[in-house]
Amino acid sequence: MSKLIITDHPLIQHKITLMRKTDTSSMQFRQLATEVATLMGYEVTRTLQTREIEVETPMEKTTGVEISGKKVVLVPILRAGLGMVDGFSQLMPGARVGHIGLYRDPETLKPVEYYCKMPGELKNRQVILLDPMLATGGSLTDAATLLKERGADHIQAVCLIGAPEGVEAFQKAHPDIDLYLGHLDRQLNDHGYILPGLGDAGDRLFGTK
Ligand SMILES: O=P(O)(O)OC[C@H]1O[C@H](OP(=O)(O)OP(=O)(O)O)[C@H](O)[C@@H]1O
Ligand SMILES: O=c1cc[nH]c(=O)[nH]1
Ligand SMILES: [Mg+2]
Repeated sequence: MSKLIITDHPLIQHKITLMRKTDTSSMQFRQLATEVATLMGYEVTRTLQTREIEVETPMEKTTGVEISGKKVVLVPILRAGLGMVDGFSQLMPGARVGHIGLYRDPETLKPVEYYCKMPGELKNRQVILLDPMLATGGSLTDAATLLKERGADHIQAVCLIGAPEGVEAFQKAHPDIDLYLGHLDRQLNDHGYILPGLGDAGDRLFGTK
């Protein structure tokens, strides 16, 4: 069974609370999304493989550690996932970025795919799937399926806020993928929005309605 990791660091809780506020501007919201993503990235990358290397300091030779193993591919789900890319890229500037375009049909709440561009082969890469909101779970679940169809065999999923309904649906569909949340919220409303949530993350990031 996949792990559910709630990254409830005080700074993450504080910044998510600011993101929830109705009077937080798009500019502040974008900045906060980047900061929370960076902090979550610290936890998500904890499992990266390392190896020992010889280094020479001005004082003497010693043994250091460097990241080894799988190359990282960041995959934001458009649009809102874009708000998490800068935070992760700051930690891993060399990571490639693939994009999956999905929007949720407002009537059926089912995700509709409109774009997909991946940086080559996904097999044997560490793929980090990014979307701030996990509501019904349909979008994250379909995106992970699409990545697997394209060869991805090591995936982590990262969302700022999740609803219990979405967590359950995602873990049922992808029991092999660890899921990282900044906060687990209470429930969905009748329109599939997270409560208390923060509204529509894409609209808040980009100033649309
Ligand atoms: O778990 P789900 O029920 O699938 O809902 C979550 C999805 O809804 C939002 O995207 P949205 O459809 O609003 O697209 P946008 O990012 O372009 O605003 C959000 O960013 C997720 O991708
Ligand atoms: O609460 C929600 C649910 C889906 N998508 C969002 O952006 N917010
Ligand atoms: Mg949206």
